[in-house]
Amino acid sequence: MSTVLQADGLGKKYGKRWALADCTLDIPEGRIVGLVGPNGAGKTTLLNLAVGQIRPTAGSIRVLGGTPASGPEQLAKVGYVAQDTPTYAALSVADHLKLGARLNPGWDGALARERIRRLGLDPGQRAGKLSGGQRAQLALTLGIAKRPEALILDEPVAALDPLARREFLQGLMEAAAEHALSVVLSSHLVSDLERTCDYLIVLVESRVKVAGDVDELLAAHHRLTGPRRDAARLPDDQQVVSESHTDRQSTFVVRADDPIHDPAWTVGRLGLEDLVLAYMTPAPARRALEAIR
Ligand SMILES: Nc1ncnc2c1ncn2[C@@H]1O[C@H](COP(=O)(O)OP(=O)(O)OP(=O)(O)O)[C@@H](O)[C@H]1O
Repeated sequence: MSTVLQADGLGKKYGKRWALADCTLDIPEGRIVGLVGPNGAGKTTLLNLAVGQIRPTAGSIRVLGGTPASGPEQLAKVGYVAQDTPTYAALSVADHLKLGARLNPGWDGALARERIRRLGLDPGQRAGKLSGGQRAQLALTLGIAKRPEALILDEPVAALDPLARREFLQGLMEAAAEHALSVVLSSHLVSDLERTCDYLIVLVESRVKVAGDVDELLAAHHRLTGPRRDAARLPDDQQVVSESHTDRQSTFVVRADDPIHDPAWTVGRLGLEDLVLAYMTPAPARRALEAIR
C-alpha cells in the first residue's frame, strides 16, 4: 500500500531540546489524518519536516515516497496551509488566485474561482479585510486548487468560531473526497477532529503516543472499572494507557486486542476524545491526583 507519510526514527532538536523525538509512522494514502496534541507537543515541527521547511536532526521522513521539498515535482505534490492561514493582507482575493496560478504548475483556476463563488467571497476584497473564517477558506482554496496529492494543514481552524470551524472542516472533507486527496491536519482540540478524521496521531511532549486507524483504535481500547487493583496485576496483553484510583475503586484505560472477560471489571468503550485524553494525561499529574485522593 502507498504511504502518504513515512517517518523512521525521525527527530528534530533545537539547542539541547528535542522538539520531536523517535517518531516512527507509516500512514497510508487517501486518509484524513488528525494530528492532535497539547501546545508545544511538536505538531508544527512534524508538519514542517513533512513539507521540507526544516531538516531532521535524526532519522528520516518521506512524503508520498519522496524527500520533502526535494524538487519541483515533490513541491507540486504537497500543499501546505501553515498555522494562522497566512494570506497577503494587501492583495485581493483575485490577486491570490493569480499568484496561485503563477506559482503552481498544476493550478486549477476553474476550481479556485468556483470555490470562491460558492463561498460568497468578493474577488475584489483585500485579504486583510476578510474575517478569520473567510481568510481560512481562501487559504484552503489556494491549497486545494494547487491540486496536490497531499494537503497538510497546521491548526487551520484554531482562530475560528464553532460554525466557521464546522464549515471549514466540511469543505475540507468534501474536497478530500472529490479529489482523492490525502489530508494531514493538526489541532489541539480533538472535537475538531472527531467528525473529520479517520486516522489519528497523538503527539505528547515530542513523542508519538499512539497512531492508527480511528475505528481500529476505538475497538482496541477499553475502560475498566472495578475494585481497586494495582496496574502491575493486569495481564501482560493489556497495555495500561491511563489509570486512576480511589481507596476502593480503580479505573484503567487499557489497550488490548482481545475482548476482556475478567468478571471483576465493568468494561466500557471509549469515545475519541476520551481516548486522546487518556494518552495526554501525564503520569506525574495522575500520581499527584492519586496523592490528593
Ligand atoms: N525555531 C525554534 N527554535 C527553538 N525551539 C523551537 C522552535 N520551534 C519550535 N520549538 C520548540 O519545539 C517544541 C515543539 O514546538 P511545536 O511548534 O512543534 O509544537 P506544537 O505542538 O505545534 O505547538 P502549538 O500547538 O502550540 O502550535 C516547543 O517546545 C517549541 O518551543
